Amino acid sequence: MSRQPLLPVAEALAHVLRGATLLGTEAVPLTMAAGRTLAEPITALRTQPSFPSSAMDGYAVRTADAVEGAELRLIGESAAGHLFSGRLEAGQTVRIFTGGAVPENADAVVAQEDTVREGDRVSIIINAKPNQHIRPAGLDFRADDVLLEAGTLLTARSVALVAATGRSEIVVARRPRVAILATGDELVEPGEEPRDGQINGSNGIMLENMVRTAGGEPIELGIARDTLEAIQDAARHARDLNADVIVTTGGASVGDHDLVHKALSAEGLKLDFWRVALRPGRPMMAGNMNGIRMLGLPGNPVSTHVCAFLFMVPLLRALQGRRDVHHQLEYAVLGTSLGENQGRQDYMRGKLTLSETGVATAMPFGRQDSSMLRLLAEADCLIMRPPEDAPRSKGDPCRIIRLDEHL
Ligand SMILES: Nc1nc2c(c(=O)[nH]1)N[C@H]1C(S)=C(S)[C@@H](COP(=O)(O)OP(=O)(O)OC[C@H]3O[C@@H](n4cnc5c(N)ncnc54)[C@H](O)[C@@H]3O)O[C@H]1N2
Ligand code: MOO
Repeated sequence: MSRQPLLPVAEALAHVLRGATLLGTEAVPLTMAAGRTLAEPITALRTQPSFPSSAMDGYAVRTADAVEGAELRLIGESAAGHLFSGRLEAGQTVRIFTGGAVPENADAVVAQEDTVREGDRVSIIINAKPNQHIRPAGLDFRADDVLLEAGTLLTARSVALVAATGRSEIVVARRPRVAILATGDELVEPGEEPRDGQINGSNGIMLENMVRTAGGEPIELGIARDTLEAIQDAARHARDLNADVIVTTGGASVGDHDLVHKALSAEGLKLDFWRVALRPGRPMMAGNMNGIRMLGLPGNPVSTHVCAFLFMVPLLRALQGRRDVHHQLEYAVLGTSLGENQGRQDYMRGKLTLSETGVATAMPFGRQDSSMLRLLAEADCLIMRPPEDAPRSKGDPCRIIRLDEHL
């Protein structure tokens, strides 16, 4: 490999994200919306609750009447979905259930545990306080409130909020179409029997799952052999299938069989960068192939994951108009001492533990070989060390990125 200076990670990411904005929108039913990105703000169409309602099963009262020892006369019932149409006069009470509208003139609800009932007589055991157990109109939201902003990642919780506004559909970002190509003569599909020198490919599967988790639509291009024709065929296939992004894995380095750059250049690839000051993942490349964004990831499985996590996931978020495109860096303390870092930004795989006082300790795994999928699967964080970082002691602060439970 030539000794050219490597591109800093932040600059490489800026290249990858340049011009990456919302690709398009589509309406989806609410039942399918979690994990998608909201494409337009959600404004409350009405006030919720639209009427003061009870938070308890009990009795609606006027606080002036509902003092300890008082006996009130029951004049009706208000249940969720069934209004009591009258109004409360002195000495009266209305049976009320959770969610029922508070009748006119009532200003408190007494929980039924704090009463004794005999026929239509209700005795109060404890003084009622004004407004107790009453949810005022607009407690949750008011008409015209902006409840969710465009670019929000939808969760089951936020979709429920949308449902509460009265909508049955929601406009979300269209899924970026991501063609995934594994390259290598040594690869056979999962489930196939590897012969001498062969292995079961795993990067393609990993990338497909990562694409889906990040809101994209994976397009499986399968495995290309280490020939220019095979890789070029796959690139043409990606174009025919209207891919927005093509992600390759393997063939990114300097070996005689590392052909991705050459093959895709013949299909119009213009490279933005090749080789990043990153460990693992130095041979990473990115560019544009006639309008299709291209990420060329190294083949070592951990390098593939770290590069996809650091570059592909933010890119897919940006292409869905997400407000939060970047991974969040958090602080933890180191669980072990570490020697000086070399010239690349390091992303060490490790485990987080929480002390009894809530301090997060990050323990890097003892081996950081970029072929080790087992440790990658076990990791729950990446411990980030900038280039040339000084030696660190156990207990020193460090920066980490949590690995999302689905990534
Ligand atoms: N002389 C140099 N050699 C290497 C350098 C270098 O700078 N100079 N860089 C090393 C680094 S760092 C990495 S990472 C690898 C990346 O190389 P490639 O992208 O060309 O990857 P391959 O050679 O195709 O494969 C590497 C390794 O990964 C396995 N692999 C590939 N694809 C898959 C897949 N789909 N599923 C599972 N495993 C896969 C492959 O069998 C190899 O073992 O280059 C270093 N070499
Ligand atoms: O940096 Mo390579 O990506 O060591 O595995």
